[in-house]
Amino acid sequence: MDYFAYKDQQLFAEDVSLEAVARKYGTPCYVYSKATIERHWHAFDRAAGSQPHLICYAVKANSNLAVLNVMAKLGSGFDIVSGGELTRVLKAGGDPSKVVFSGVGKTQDEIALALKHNIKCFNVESRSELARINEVAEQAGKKAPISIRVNPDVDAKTHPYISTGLKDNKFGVERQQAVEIYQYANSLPFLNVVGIDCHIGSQLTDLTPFVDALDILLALIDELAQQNIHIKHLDVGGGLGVTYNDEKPPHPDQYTQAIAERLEGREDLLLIFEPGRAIMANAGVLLTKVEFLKQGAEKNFAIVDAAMNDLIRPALYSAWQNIIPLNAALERPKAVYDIVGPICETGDFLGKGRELTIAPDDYLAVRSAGAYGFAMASNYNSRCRAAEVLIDGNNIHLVREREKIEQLFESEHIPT
Ligand SMILES: Cc1ncc(COP(=O)(O)O)c(C=O)c1O
Ligand SMILES: N[C@@H](CCCC[NH3+])C(=O)O
Repeated sequence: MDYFAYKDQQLFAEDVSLEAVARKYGTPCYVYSKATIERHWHAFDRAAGSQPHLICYAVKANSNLAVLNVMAKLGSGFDIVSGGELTRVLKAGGDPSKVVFSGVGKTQDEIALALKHNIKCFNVESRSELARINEVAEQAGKKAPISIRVNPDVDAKTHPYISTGLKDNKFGVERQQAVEIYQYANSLPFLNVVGIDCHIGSQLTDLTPFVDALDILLALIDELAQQNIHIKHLDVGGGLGVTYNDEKPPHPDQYTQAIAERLEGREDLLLIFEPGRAIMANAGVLLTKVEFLKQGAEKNFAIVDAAMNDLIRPALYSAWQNIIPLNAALERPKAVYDIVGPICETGDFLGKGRELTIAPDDYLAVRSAGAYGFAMASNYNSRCRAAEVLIDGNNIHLVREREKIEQLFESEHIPT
């Protein structure tokens, strides 16, 4: 099946009734397709061809243990941003020697934990972080493998909240300072300079910014070689966009090939990718039930049992995600609805102005919800986080139980 091809109602490669899943496990409920995750992962892996490469799945997109275990079984690496994510990767059977650790604020404890497990590389974002890693490595009696995240000042042309490669973003070190910072890293006794990396933003739908950033990094690799600093791996980050509505991002094949081709003559350079969304977004849906239909003065509302605490992307980025009824065959009156949740915020919507034929108790699927869905969920309004289900062929696995109300306050204390 083609990467973006989905038949109208067939959300996944597996032939399952999502309505049956909703009935069995209740709603709201996230559902992921193992076959789709695998297909997307292989699309990256295949296209890199003979260039030595490592796919480090960005755990932040979806960190469910069962999802991480699917990646681990594929032989994937992982891009993590916290000690919590590292612990999840280990628990899911991931190989720490394929883990890269990104993020601007790594704590001493997180660095120590990563060193203890001998991760592949720290993607370092500042001079002061270099000093901190050097110190913690000395205490651990180890040499820490590091790469510097370079901010290439390239416009990723995506939502400003998820653009990370511009001068005024907090990420990485400036291109102009990079050589000097590498020299500093090279001078520290408990660091081992092994790589270079960048990540310019998320949900990119055009190849140009990726290639522009890559060219900047390649030139820097050559400049560093003249300073006798030899880079063994190039980590191009993640960021490849997906189709939520009518976006036409490059296919992972095209994207990966375009990058791999530019490395001609550098066959010794290990190429690292950190895709998150491109693997997970369209491998998951959020199932929800219509509680009430309500006619306002100006609008019709479909009040559903999922809310912004379950899926915050529409509220946070005005993101558009397709919403489809699961029982579309039934006769229903057609109307235009805002699909809203029960939370006490006007920003609590999953979709606006959607023409749907629905009735109370119908199930809806919010599509493209496998990435940055559950991973960004909260307990706002003291709502319990949703269940998660993984479909594997004919098998339907509950991979996270719906939270129980008691769990929401089990670590709180009333002073006596
Ligand atoms: C350092 C880093 N790597 C990888 C990713 C994954 O990005 P995406 O989900 O857009 O592929 C992110 C998030 O944008 C990130 O910050
Ligand atoms: N959470 C964002 C992506 C953030 C990427 C993290 N660097 C989204 O849903 O689109």
